[in-house]
Amino acid sequence: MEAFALGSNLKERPVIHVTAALLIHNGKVFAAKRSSGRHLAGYWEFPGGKIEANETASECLERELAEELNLSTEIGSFFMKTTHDYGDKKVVLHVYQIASFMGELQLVDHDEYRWLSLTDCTPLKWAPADIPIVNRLATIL
Ligand SMILES: Nc1nc2c([nH]c(=O)n2[C@@H]2O[C@H](COP(=O)(O)OP(=O)(O)OP(=O)(O)O)[C@@H](O)[C@H]2O)c(=O)[nH]1
Repeated sequence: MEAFALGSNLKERPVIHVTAALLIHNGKVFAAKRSSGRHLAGYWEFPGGKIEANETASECLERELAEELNLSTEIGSFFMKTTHDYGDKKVVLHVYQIASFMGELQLVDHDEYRWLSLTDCTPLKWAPADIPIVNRLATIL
């Protein structure tokens, strides 16, 4: 038992750097529900994705929002960084506000999306890494 505990403490877990976007329109923030078959299926999150090699966080977000939502965006200011240990991997979320966006929104990777007021955020089942972000939304909504 002790040996197992020691072994699992020593196990290396990948650290994944991921971007997440705060798209705000008319005082509401955009969130989407992760589709089935993916990590955290059914949980709500902010759109974004893994930062690829030789890509900045802003470049990643611009690419992901075009791929996932069909939107052209201008990335705004850095909002916060959060880290969550999911057990099999650690996710570091780099969160940015979106300065402007255009295009006809289309869902590619998600099951559902909503524009949320602060009170709409409370009952949703958020990806655990996103909870500190939701808790700080009052500073910008
Ligand atoms: N995009 C995004 N990912 C998040 C958030 N919160 C959070 O824990 N994650 C986790 O970050 C990881 C990477 O996200 P992702 O799956 O969207 O990235 P991706 O599209 O580049 O990769 P994929 O093609 O392998 O799915 C997943 O394990 C996801 O569950 C969030 O707010 N937005």
